[in-house]
Amino acid sequence: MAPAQPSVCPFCQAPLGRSDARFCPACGRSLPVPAATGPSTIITTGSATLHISEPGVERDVVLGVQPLTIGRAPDNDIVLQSRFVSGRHARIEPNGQGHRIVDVGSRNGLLFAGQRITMRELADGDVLRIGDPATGNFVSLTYHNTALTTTAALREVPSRFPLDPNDPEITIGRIGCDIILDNPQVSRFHARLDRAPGGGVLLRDMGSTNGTFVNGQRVTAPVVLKPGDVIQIGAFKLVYNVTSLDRYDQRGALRIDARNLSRVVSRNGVQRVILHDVSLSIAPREFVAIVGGSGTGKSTLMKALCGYAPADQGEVLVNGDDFYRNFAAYRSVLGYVPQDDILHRTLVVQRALEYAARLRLPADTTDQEIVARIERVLDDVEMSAHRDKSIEALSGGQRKRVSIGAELLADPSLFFLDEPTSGLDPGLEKKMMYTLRRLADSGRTVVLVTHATANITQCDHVIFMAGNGRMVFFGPPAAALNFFQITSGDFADIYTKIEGVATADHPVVRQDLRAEYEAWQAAHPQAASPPSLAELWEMRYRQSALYRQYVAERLAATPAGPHVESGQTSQTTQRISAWRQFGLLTRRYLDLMLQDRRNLLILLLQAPIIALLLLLVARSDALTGVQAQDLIQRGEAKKVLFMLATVSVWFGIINAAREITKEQAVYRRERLVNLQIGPYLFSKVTVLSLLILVQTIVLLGMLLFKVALPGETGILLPPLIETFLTLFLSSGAGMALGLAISAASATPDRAISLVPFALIPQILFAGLIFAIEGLATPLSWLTISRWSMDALGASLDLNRLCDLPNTDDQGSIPAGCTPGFLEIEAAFTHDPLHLIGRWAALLGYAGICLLITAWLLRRRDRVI
Ligand SMILES: Nc1ncnc2c1ncn2[C@@H]1O[C@H](COP(=O)(O)OP(=O)(O)OP(=O)(O)O)[C@@H](O)[C@H]1O
Repeated sequence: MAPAQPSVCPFCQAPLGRSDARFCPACGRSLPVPAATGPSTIITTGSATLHISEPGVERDVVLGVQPLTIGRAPDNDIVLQSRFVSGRHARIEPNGQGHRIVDVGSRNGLLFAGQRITMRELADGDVLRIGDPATGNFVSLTYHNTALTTTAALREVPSRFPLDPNDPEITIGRIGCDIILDNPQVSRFHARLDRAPGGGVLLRDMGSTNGTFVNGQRVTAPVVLKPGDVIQIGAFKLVYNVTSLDRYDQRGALRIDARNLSRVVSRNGVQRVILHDVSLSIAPREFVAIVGGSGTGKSTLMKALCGYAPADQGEVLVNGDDFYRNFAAYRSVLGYVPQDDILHRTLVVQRALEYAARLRLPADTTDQEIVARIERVLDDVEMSAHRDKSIEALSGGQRKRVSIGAELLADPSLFFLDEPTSGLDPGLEKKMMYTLRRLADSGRTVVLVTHATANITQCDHVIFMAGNGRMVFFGPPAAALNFFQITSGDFADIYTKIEGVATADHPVVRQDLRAEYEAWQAAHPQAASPPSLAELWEMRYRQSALYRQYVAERLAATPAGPHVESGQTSQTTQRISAWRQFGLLTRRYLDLMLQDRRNLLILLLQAPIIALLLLLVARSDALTGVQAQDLIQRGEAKKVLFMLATVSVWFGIINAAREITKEQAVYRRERLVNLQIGPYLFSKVTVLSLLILVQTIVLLGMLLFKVALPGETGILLPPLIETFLTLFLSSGAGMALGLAISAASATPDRAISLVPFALIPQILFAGLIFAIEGLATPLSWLTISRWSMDALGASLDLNRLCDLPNTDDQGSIPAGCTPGFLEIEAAFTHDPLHLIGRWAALLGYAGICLLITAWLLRRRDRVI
């Protein structure tokens, strides 16, 4: 007789309601097909064991037909030593050919797939954990029963959607569609299947955020499906079989196979191998640490595995699909936490996650869905209590958790982290590893780079890197101690054994690697230099049973499920409305600026303070000459205009010079997701323009308290408006120059150091301090202040000041003045074309600087 469908979902434990349910109503996953109807559950008799892994102790308990109690009290059948296990914690009881585990009212509960459960029908390979959230310690209970299939195999059973030829259309999406793909990366109405006019089925993408892919290619126009075509939407694959569409849910089921990965870089014409022929295989839901000394290629390997810096040679397969060629299709299931924080520190946690969610999730995600998603990820990273704190008020470990939370918003199935534990104290480091362990258990393949080895026992596998990107070990952490013959039990001792040059009398060669050393000598009789220890360990590992078991045999096994045979590299970036991004980024930037009150205050105080100082020294008739007493009248006017022009340029440059470089970690991460350069740059331009608008109004407004403008000199508009426009455009050009400086600088400090190089030419070539002649003339075209001075002088008609009396009250020429001083200057020609030309030059200057900034930002894409 076929066994009945379990009453709860084996994935999320939600009640199923119907005994014949094919999908879980809560998580939407397809349920295992009962034995009598599906080929995947084969019931035979076999022995069942529970592998118990407590800190420092590993053991197996044979499970028979008697129920067994688990707990800390000594009268339990299975006694666990850890303090966080309750006296009476759980019971494991036989159930047909298998077993079920029941929580009997424990304090810390039983975790399965990262979620607390009260009861579970066990499947072969199930891992349950009893954890202590306070310390990050946990006990693992792994159930093995050869009589049952694995949960992974069960998940390979697709759910089949019949395609009725009379059905005009079938909708696919997150909510309310015929085929529901319940995942945050899927748009509400993502894609549609129609009957093609000449027969067959037509697939259209409905403007989704993360895209629809057929055989690895993004759908940009309707595609007529061929039998066997694989449609990819987020972590789901739908295989078209003419009469049906088979849905494969790959969440929690993504496997990574890497074959012969190598990377060579060249610097100053010298080539250097930084990743050396690395092969490995990571199963779904595994938690893998890449460890090793500094510069041994840990980050290089991780970036090769996650596709952000692909290897030059070799291939990475995700569930059998060529990852590099199908990168665009898999991008949405990828989470990547770099070393630096990827959220702005001045925002509060909730707000920062809201912006991250709006940038990453489909545009049609509702506010309620975003709130629920944030709630969920804060819970996952245990940061719910800190949601209202500013990120800068959090500890290093808490900040890292929030960064992880931001990545979890899109529910990635592949999760990569670069040194998430760096800078954390040992207690926090352990808790972080526990959090990552839970994330892996809850359906993610997690790979992290770490220097810390104290807690790598929490991982399923550890990769040791040594030398120039050589993988010297891949396997369970406990086996590493044995492989490297470490008796102290301290993983850190492995480091000292794998780094250095291997000479015949090296203690490690003498004790551990004699055979490999001799084999190497025999293979390289002419070698001028000895091998590295890393090379010898690599040789030893490749010949070991561990390599066969954890690399060769795994790589030989074909991953289940449909494969995408993509012939072309698909690098299409995600299509997301540029306007929407611009709106979001502008709002966020404005928010950031308003939150950083101290900096905003300094920026806003610049204008009034400089204006006040100017008022102290400027003559009230400097621009009008009404009360002119001497021939240096125009000199006075030029001084005021020079100050206005250079101060405006200064405002623009200084406001912008740090704005890109200070958030480059956030920018880089968002760029890898879907950030577009245009909206990003224009969000900066928009908000900074508001700032310079205020500064220009304050500067000019305060100046007018004392210095009068001539009444009727304007060329096209009143002189006040023309002067304002010129100053605003000058500040705008300065801002664009500042953004270019920011994009070119590696750090905010370097950007500030570059500012004088931009400012001093503005002073030298403005035409006030020095006469602009010879080579200085073309150089002056490269400065903003020169165009600004010209425009101001033209608007205010400085040449008009020549008409003022050339003599003083007594009719004599004042000392130090020559009549030649008052010659007409072509730069101040009072003519509409002249003024418009200068404004166009300022606009053009800003445009060119912004193009350079965009180019510099694009160049940053290559460096990750
Ligand atoms: N794009 C690149 N161009 C040139 N050299 C590079 C590049 N990327 C990495 N390297 C070099 O390759 C080596 C390995 O770098 P990688 O960042 O992978 O090391 P790591 O083990 O992660 O080091 P750490 O622990 O110090 O972060 C280093 O010597 C590094 O300088």
